Amino acid sequence: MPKTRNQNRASTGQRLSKLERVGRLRISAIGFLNPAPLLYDFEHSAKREALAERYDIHYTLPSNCAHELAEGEADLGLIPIAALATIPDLLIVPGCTIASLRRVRSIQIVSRVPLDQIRTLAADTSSRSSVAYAKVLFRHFLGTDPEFRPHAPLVDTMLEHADAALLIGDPALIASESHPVIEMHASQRLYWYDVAEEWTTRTGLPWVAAIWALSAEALAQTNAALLIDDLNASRDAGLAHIEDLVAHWKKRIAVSPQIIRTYLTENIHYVLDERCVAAMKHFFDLAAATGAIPQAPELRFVE
Ligand SMILES: C=C(O[C@@H]1C=C(C(=O)O)C=C[C@H]1O)C(=O)O
Repeated sequence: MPKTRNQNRASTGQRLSKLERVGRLRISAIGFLNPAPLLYDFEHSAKREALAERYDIHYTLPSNCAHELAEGEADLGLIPIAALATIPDLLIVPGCTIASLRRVRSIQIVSRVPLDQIRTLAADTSSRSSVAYAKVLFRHFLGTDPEFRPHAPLVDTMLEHADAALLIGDPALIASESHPVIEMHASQRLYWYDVAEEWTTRTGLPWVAAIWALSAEALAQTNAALLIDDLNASRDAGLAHIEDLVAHWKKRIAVSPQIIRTYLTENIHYVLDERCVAAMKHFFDLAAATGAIPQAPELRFVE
């Protein structure tokens, strides 16, 4: 039986000493549903045991993946692309991404007022990329500048403390299927905006949220070709076994199997192709120009 993520988290929670992990790359991966296909071989396939000899993987929130990579607590991170602007000298592993070509479902601005009237926004503290995309949306495309207030992803309390809430990942996916109950708690009809769709319709470009990245020092301890192959093969295996992932995740997240299936096959795009790289560059230019990130990072890839 493959271990569940929670069991995985518990076992890797007993952190390995430096000596024990020589030769094993410490991976910080996102624990939401959306990266599940990328991580398929690490959790579900016959390759799991072999990969466990090379990688020590654990799951956390996107902001913490970036934090762990920045602090040297992880060697390889599935990190929000916005973190490339603040963590120096990272190399992107080619091939895999968490992106969307139109509607992503799981990045939502839920608002009491129309988008261009938002003055205060409670922003999920687990996000780095979507917070920056939202700032670009307001400052560049709408010409507004709402105050962003960091907040835990609790939509009801977020809407008590601000005009709008920015939710990401599983809480956003669940919220997107629970409009009536959230609107009942808010005592009004709400406005729902899909941040990826707001970006893709305005730019004609993919919306790119996360990539695999590591430092040159970490790369020096590994075999680059094998790393690229392991991550891309895992993505391919995941996309070839979507029904396994639907069966696994339907017990773990309060949305229907059909939504999980559509989310993994239509809403999220997993291939870091040339259009995604062009989209990242455009996002970084706009994000730097609007002060959403300190500066546009140079994009460097593992070769
Ligand atoms: C599609 C998503 O993309 C995520 C959003 C991120 C962010 O806002 O920083 C980072 C990683 C991705 O997992 C999602 O979580 O819903």
